[in-house]
Amino acid sequence: MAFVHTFCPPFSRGYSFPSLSYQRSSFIRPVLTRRVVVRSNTRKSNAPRASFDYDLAIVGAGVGGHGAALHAVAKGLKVCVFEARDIGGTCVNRGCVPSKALLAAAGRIREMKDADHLRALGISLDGVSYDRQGVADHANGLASKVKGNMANSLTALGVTIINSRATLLGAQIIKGSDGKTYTAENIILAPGSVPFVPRGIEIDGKTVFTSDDALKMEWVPDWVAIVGSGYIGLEFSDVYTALGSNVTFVEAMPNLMPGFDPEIARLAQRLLINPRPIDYHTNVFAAKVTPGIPGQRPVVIDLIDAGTKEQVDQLEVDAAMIATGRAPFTEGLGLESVQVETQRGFVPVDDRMRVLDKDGNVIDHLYAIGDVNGKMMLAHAASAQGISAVENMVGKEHQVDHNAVPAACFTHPEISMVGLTEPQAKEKASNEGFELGKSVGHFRANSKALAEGEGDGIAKVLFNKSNGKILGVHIIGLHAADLIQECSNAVARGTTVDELAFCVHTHPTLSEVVDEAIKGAVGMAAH
Ligand SMILES: Cc1cc2nc3c(=O)[nH]c(=O)nc-3n(C[C@H](O)[C@H](O)[C@H](O)COP(=O)(O)OP(=O)(O)OC[C@H]3O[C@@H](n4cnc5c(N)ncnc54)[C@H](O)[C@@H]3O)c2cc1C
Ligand SMILES: NC(=O)c1ccc[n+]([C@@H]2O[C@H](COP(=O)([O-])OP(=O)(O)OC[C@H]3O[C@@H](n4cnc5c(N)ncnc54)[C@H](O)[C@@H]3O)[C@@H](O)[C@H]2O)c1
Repeated sequence: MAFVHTFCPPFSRGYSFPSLSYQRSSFIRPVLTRRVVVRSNTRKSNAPRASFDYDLAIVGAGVGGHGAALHAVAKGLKVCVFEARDIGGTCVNRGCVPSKALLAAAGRIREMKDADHLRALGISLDGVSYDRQGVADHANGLASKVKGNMANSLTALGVTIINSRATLLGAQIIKGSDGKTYTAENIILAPGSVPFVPRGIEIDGKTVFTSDDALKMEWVPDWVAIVGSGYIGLEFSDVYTALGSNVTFVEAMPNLMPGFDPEIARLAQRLLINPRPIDYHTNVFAAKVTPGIPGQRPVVIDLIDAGTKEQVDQLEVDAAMIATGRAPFTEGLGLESVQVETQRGFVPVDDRMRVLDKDGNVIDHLYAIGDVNGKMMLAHAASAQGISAVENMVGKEHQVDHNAVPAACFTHPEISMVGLTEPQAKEKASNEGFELGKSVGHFRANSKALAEGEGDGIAKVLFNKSNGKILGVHIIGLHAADLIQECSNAVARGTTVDELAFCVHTHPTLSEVVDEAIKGAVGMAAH
């Protein structure tokens, strides 16, 4: 198997990065040439204004830093962004964007290989093949295109991009790896995260790899072990099995997909694991993983029991993908210069994204957003936190309601969620003394889903029976990632199930699955 990777991304215009749709409106704003003076909420009103190079310096041009930069420009700030590697950060270059491109190709291959499904629609195909390099080029080309568009959007708005690694010298001063010193009235740290690789696992980037290398899709192993059945593991199992691999999951917790609502995880097991060439070992750690040589020597994985820590098995596979979470990236950031001590590696912040020092005090003018603060490792959360930090620094107190931030896993079918899981909602109901309501809508009863031949899945709404407020929604089924948005908005606004039930849904659409669940809840709400 050759590890050759030809990279020739097309570059074209068009900007379709979903979590940044808010900022798109900024493109039509005139570029600011004037430096607008704003009052920081931490500045004493009669204190003389010091002179800074920038109103705001942002460390890291990932989705978080980019979102903050565009919002700061809209607020009239003079902004610079330090980026040591690629504009767009993890999401665009090594995360959401290329993985969704792979999933898009994988989804089509899976559907076209499913003869029964096609026959039900009156279609037959002679056979399906794919070109691995073509699929890889689609993912890498898209990443490159979105990266270019993001850089253009920054420069078009007058944001200075400094291609340099930034180190804090204080809360308002940065040293770049270019040897220069920069001052800014406020600084946002948005340095993101990197794959977390447990001790004992040796990464060679070819037979034992993380998502960073898997996304390049340089080969499709016949048998790949995926260590970790969280978001990354699950999405890649969808890609690999569609492309023809056999998958073995290795999961430390007693069940697969432990981060999901348990009922949804059980359904996901029925839809995404059992019918596919996937087996699994749960309650075990991959304690030691030794790389192999394709065609000559297998990758060897020692499994130890999560409880006893005794070795229980040894696997020999063609490849191992390590998807065991991500670690905040704070190397060389200079946190010691502002007396910040990380907590489990994360930069501590308050609800307004202000960095806290080792004694828990707010450090004026210094903010941290995105994966590095560990509040929610999602692209749209990073961007929302960046916008929130800017609001706070211009004197408008703001907090992100993380409970209303939706999440989705882009498997086929998709899984999405917002708010509490059922066990969490039960605990809240018992602590606060209210009765929990639960109502379910079914894809099998939805005309659009049936027309598509995709009747698997449910939408589950958890709500407070005494006031009708929604506590959590969990969906598994076709286009679940899009369907969750209505529920997220409802959680954010405190909309009750009765109010939502009066919202009219287009027929026939998948959104009626959520409507069915909401209407079912109305009869149960006692108010
Ligand atoms: C395979 C995969 C798939 C994913 N899919 C999704 C998805 O579908 N949806 C979703 O919401 N999330 C997804 N995520 C998570 C998402 O990518 C992250 O939550 C998001 O990228 C975090 O953004 P950020 O701005 O905090 O950090 P990052 O995107 O990591 O950006 C940080 C940037 O800072 C730069 N930097 C770091 N230190 C310095 C320094 N000292 N000086 C200068 N620059 C510095 C880095 O080079 C980097 O470019 C996925 C992640 C992975 C790995
Ligand atoms: N669609 C999306 O929004 C999306 C997609 C991919 C990644 N992400 C983000 O990226 C982050 C990282 O994703 P991830 O899937 O790596 O992490 P995760 O935290 O979702 O899952 C990691 C899994 O690995 C298991 N694990 C940890 N150490 C292990 C070991 N030694 N042996 C066996 N199992 C072990 C954990 O029990 C857990 O189930 C997530 O926080 C997620 O928010 C989001």
